[in-house]
Amino acid sequence: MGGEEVTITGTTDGRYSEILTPEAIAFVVALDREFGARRVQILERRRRRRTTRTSELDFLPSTSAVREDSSWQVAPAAPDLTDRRVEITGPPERKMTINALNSGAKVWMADFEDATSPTWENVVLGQANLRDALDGKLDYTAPDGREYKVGADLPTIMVRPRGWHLPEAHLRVGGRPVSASLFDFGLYLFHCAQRQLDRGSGPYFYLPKLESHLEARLWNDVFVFAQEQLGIPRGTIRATVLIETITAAFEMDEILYELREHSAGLNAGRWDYLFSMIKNRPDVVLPERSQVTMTAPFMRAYTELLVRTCHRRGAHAIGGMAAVVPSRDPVAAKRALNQVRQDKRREVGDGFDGSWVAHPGLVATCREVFDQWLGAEPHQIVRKRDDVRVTATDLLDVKTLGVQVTEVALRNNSSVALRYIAAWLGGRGAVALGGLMEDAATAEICRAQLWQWIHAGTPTDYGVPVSAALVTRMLREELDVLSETGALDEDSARRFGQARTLLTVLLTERTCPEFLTLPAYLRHMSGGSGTPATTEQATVAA
Ligand SMILES: CC(=O)SCCNC(=O)CCNC(=O)[C@H](O)C(C)(C)COP(=O)(O)OP(=O)(O)OC[C@H]1O[C@@H](n2cnc3c(N)ncnc32)[C@H](O)[C@@H]1OP(=O)(O)O
Ligand SMILES: O=CC(=O)O
Ligand SMILES: [Mg+2]
Repeated sequence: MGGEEVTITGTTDGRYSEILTPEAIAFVVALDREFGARRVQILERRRRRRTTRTSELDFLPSTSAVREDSSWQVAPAAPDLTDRRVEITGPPERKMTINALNSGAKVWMADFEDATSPTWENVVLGQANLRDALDGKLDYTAPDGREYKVGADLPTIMVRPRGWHLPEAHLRVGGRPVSASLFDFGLYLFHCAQRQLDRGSGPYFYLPKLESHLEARLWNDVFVFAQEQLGIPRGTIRATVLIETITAAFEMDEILYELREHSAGLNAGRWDYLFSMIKNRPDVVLPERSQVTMTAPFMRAYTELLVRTCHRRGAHAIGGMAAVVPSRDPVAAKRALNQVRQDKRREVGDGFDGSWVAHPGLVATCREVFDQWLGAEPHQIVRKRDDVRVTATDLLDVKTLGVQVTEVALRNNSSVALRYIAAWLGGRGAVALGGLMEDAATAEICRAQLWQWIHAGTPTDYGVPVSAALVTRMLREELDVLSETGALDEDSARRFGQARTLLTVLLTERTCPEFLTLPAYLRHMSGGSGTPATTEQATVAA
């Protein structure tokens, strides 16, 4: 086992060599050797669990003792994770890293997940940017000559590695790709843990797309092992888990418990949560995404439970992303700011201790709202929200929403899914489309809704049910418009073609495919690890 050949199939020269040192690679490989098999078991367990009817989900009887025991708490927050009222997120692309660090937010989450297209360049040079930032060496000159430099006060940095489902195909052990989660986590920890400690901070993480407390246990074991290997005191690593799958919503206490010595609370990852609800509820058809707001009963139940659970355990509850981005048009910009203000007011009123923004232009609005409510207090964990009572039925109460699929909604979902996948294939993991921030989570919603409407034959407002043929026609029309207006050069035309093919496969499978990013990665980014015919095969290949 230990002697299996380690191969790197991506570029290793120049800046890449600063990150892909023999010692750093050995560390990632050690993590993968220690935990790779457990990751595979986790993925297998996810597959088995998908056969359970989601409408019958409940809190786990086997862990009731953890939920009922009111005596345990998570570790006290690290000093620079105590006040988290505004957190900005974004990919660790060089210019955006500088802009995020200068944004005035308390925390920057450097995102290798929803906001990053995992090209080899993005995942390795993203690590180089993080390291440069800590070394005070991060600067950038834009093609138009604008100069970028990081200011004096850095926000606290948290890093979101990719989820357990994704492989990193450019690093292989015995021919098998390593876990992308361990790759991103391992490289950051190896290069930046000591640098962060030296500046009085620490290695902090956001953990995405967990589906159960056993996945949190795996992360905790990874942390313990990694700290030992690097000679860092146990408990130095801190991690906020995103509650963004329906199964994890039933295990919030258990997730905090597993990670309690490393926990930095929970975050309401609302977009993936909605995606999870759509993909796991073939029995219920949801209306277009703009109508499923945070005040929908099942979304409200989930955020209320999240705040209550966190505060009961002494942990921070962090709010989600209002996906609007400010526009250059003053009227639209004002509307976007108002939407964000309303959203953040609801969150702070409900007890959240901080929240996310996707754009530097939204930092001030979020801060104002939290400043008004919190004043000089760094958080509101003292508000225990004992008034909240959330049952399994509340979490699953999706049926109260009426269904109305308009042609506009159908075209919008088709367009966003197509354009997002094409951008992702071109190396951009987040884009602004029609005034909204679109990333992997929001694009997953669009394509999962299309799948759901096709498979349910949902009626439209113009008389015909949604069908694969109808969506295929819309995708073709969308492409025709792009070509006729001269919007596509040769490269982007190729990517749009690939995006359309992939989307068509995703929409016509019998069960709703788990992720779009996995087959997209294996088909187009993994550098020759094969082209799975179906997304189910892609999941197995990972
Ligand atoms: C569901 C979830 O998981 S949410 C979390 C994951 N998603 C994200 O993090 C998305 C983050 N946001 C973004 O990537 C961007 O805001 C986008 C792609 C949506 C829009 O970016 P742009 O098209 O560049 O927007 P815009 O032109 O308004 O940007 C203005 C400036 O702000 C910068 N900027 C915009 N968003 C960010 C950000 N999140 N972090 C740092 N800088 C940013 C741009 O780089 C640009 O800089 P410049 O003026 O120096 O050139
Ligand atoms: O990661 C955040 C989400 O909303 O999804
Ligand atoms: Mg997410």
